[in-house]
Amino acid sequence: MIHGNISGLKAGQIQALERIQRRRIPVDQVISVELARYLTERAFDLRRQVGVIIDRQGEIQHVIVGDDREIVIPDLSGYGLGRGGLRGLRCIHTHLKGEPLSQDDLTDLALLRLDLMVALAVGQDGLPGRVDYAHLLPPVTGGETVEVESVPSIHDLDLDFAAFTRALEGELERKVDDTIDLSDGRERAILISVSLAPRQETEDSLDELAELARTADVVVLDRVVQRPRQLNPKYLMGEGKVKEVIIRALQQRATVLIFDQDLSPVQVRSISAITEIKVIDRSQLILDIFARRAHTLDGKVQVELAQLKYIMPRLIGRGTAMSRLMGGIGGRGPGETKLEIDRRRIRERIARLEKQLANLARGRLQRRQRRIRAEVPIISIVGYTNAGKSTLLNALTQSKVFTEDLLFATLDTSTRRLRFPMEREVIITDTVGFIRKLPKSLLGAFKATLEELEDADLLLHVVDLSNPRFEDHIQAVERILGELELDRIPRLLVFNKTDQVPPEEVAPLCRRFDAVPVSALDRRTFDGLLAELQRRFWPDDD
Ligand SMILES: Nc1nc2c(ncn2[C@@H]2O[C@H](COP(=O)(O)OP(=O)(O)OP(=O)(O)O)[C@@H](O)[C@H]2O)c(=O)[nH]1
Ligand SMILES: [Mg+2]
Repeated sequence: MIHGNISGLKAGQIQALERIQRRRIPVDQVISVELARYLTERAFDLRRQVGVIIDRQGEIQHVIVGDDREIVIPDLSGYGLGRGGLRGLRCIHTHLKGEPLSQDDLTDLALLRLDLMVALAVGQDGLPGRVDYAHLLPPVTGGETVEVESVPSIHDLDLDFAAFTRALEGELERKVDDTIDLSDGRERAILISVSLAPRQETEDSLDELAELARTADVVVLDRVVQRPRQLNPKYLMGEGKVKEVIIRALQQRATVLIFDQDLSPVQVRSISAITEIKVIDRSQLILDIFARRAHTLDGKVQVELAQLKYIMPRLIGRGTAMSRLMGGIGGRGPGETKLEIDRRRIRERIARLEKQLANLARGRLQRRQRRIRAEVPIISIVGYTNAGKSTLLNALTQSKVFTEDLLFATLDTSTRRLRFPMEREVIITDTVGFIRKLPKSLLGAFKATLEELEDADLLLHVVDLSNPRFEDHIQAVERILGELELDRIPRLLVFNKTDQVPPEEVAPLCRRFDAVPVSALDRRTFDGLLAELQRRFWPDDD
């Protein structure tokens, strides 16, 4: 097939182009003198650039016709990248005015990870003139990423191509092996923040994104912070910058770009059109973590619903772009379910899940009514993710709720009884962790689970006091409670992980915030908390 601009060409001219596809280049040559000459003659005849994409076996994979200034290379993502991160394809094209390799040529070389980018100057007579060529270099910090060379004529191009690609590939692979382990099956990410917010805020948010990535079992290779004067509706950052970031990501052999800002469906699609590296945003990462951690049927249904609703508008159509959005991280369904990838099927699945969710909600309602009828006070533990909510619930009730030093260990509320002296008891429930920018779509999906909070007589707001950003966390939780209209319920602030805080700082902080200190790891620290609960619920008991 011939790609590009063939409008206005005569049948004979098209046939002449089609004949290019039957040519074959010896594996040790960049291009044969005959083919070079054939290409420049065609370009001279058409007054348009003509190009070919050749594989390592010397077969012509694509013939491309451009205008007098450029050709547009077709999608090559189907070819995949070899061990050294090269595509195994080279691009050879004509430059009508003998101009040197353009910036776009060099960007294409790096973005597409070609073996070589070659420009053949078209002489006055249509014969090939000077040859400019460029190849990638192993990444060095701050250095050039491509090397450009030039020979006066095609006859001077005595590069042993097979040996050249072997050497280059070996060098690229060695360079990467020093720093990352390619046999490690985990995803490798570049974290990207494009923000107009103050620097510290951006950095904090990126720290949290890195933490989320770790929780999702992703290796973070690098971070990129962009502070543009204005946000680009198509790429979030500028087009040149996004290409630069992708080129660097390719060099570092990243498999996923994770944006700290939520990307619009348009942005996901435009960036995905430049590279086959997967593009996801913070919400998708959180959804991914939720998907791995949902344990109950209720939780699984809600997460899958939220994922499908999030991904649906970002789907491009059938084919590669879709599998790029759906594969691996960001496209992991809860439990064993692989997310379905057909729009119509997604819609059907959403309808089915919503129905299922409604049924589950009825069961939940009955449980709640039974609990309320029992007239036992209900305490709900809320707090930022990783604050130690589940650990505290376990320690208070000596039960075993899944805890882990990862974000979002708990996705489902779990309920336990806590006995006090004098035959008193309360029901105490654990909830999903809150987070600063909890995606809107998720808040909705999790409302059902958080509905139980409405029945609580007291919210235990657990805070990780050892986290330097604990005040932000308190605020974030308060804000979400406000959004859920739960701020009318009495609250008790519990400062946890006090074992990690200098002892002399704990008491002043507790006074300032009117909080009770605990270390969920140490039951001996619970006296103050238990006394406060007793005082609130049964002030008349001794
Ligand atoms: N040093 C210390 N670590 C604690 C304390 N309480 C909890 N942790 C640790 O903090 C981590 C998170 O605890 P979890 O109980 O899973 O936190 P969570 O708030 O339930 O987290 P999510 O359910 O993910 O929102 C675990 O590694 C706990 O062992 C504490 O008092 N001191
Ligand atoms: Mg938990």
